[in-house]
Amino acid sequence: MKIGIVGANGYSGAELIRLLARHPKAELEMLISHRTKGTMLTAQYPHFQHIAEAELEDMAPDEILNRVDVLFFATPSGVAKDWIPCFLEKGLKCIDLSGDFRLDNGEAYRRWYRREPAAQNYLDKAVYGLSEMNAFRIKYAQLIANPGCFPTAALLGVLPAISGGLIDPSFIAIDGKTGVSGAGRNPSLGNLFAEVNENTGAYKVGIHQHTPEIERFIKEFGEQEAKVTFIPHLVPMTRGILCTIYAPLAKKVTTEEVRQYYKEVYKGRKFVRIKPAGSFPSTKEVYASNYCDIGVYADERTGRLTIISAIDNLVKGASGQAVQNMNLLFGLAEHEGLDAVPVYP
Ligand SMILES: NC(=O)C1=CN([C@@H]2O[C@H](COP(=O)(O)OP(=O)(O)OC[C@H]3O[C@@H](n4cnc5c(N)ncnc54)[C@H](OP(=O)(O)O)[C@@H]3O)[C@@H](O)[C@H]2O)C=CC1
Ligand SMILES: CC(=O)N[C@@H](CCC(=O)OP(=O)(O)O)C(=O)O
Repeated sequence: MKIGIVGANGYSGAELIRLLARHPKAELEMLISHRTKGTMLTAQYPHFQHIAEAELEDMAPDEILNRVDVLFFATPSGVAKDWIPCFLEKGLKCIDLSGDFRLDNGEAYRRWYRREPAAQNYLDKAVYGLSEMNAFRIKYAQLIANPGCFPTAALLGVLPAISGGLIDPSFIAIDGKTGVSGAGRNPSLGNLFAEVNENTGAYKVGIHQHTPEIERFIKEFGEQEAKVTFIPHLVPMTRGILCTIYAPLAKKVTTEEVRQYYKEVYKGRKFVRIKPAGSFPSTKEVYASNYCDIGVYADERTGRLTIISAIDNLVKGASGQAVQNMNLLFGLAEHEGLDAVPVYP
């Protein structure tokens, strides 16, 4: 398969290159960047020396169409929605890592992303790429809306509890923590070492764009209306997302019963690992890998369930899941190119 990447010089673009450079069926055909066009990828990312020595290019849509079988958009929200319609009309398969096609309601996109949405017919065409929950539809998609990093961790964590009727969905609180690479490679004041190091704080309280995405897919996959309190925090690490999710138990269950139920839901799903009882994930356990690790605790004293999920934001939270979706889309084994063992320490 010939691969094109728009936004190849950003963090998630580079992570796509890292994974696809070792994918047995993928060939990196076209790496697109505007600001750094004409430079070598290794000038931006020296770790690719002798691995991916391509030049970064800037291309007109017509030239892209004839050269690739699938096009990834690793661009900020607001870009893919303008590019993708012309590729869809010509039959090209596209995987968008941004938020442009994750909400089916243009009004919600306008409110949370503060931009004009894509036309409704394109929003309707997009299939949400939460691989473990939507594999059947992903296989037949033309446009995949790859999930956001927090929604991936939050939904994989909370959906079994909802579909199993274990929790009351009217009060779900999600405390998210992320590493700084989640903000991308574009420099900004808030992401300077001196600002982030030895510091932790909440941001976008009440206005984070992943809130409606989490609520939408609780409804679609869990068949329950939910208004979630989602509060993200920036912590001084490079990679990783940890979501701690709290909800009232809807029935009397033990931690072991919840664990067994989660294991049943994710049976055969290689990238979701349920922790042993009394053990909870940390971001290092999944570092640079496509795993999502989940630990659960049913607190009989308070009548609440706590679910803790960990992913690497750039892999399962972005480029790894995008490759997993590409595998599904092209009828390949889901784990092709994604077998890397987490890096520890
Ligand atoms: N970082 C993460 O952990 C995650 C990121 N994502 C999503 O992935 C996408 C990329 O994020 P990330 O890699 O972090 O971002 P970066 O800022 O690191 O990279 C963004 C890329 O987009 C390109 N770009 C910027 N503006 C435009 C434009 N107007 N037209 C075309 N290309 C443009 C940039 O290159 P150039 O300007 O040279 O063209 C750059 O290559 C975002 O939508 C983000 O939300 C999703 C989940 C997790
Ligand atoms: C640390 C940090 O700033 N993280 C970003 C991650 C967002 C992201 O990548 O998501 P979209 O694809 O929805 O834009 C944030 O919380 O907004």
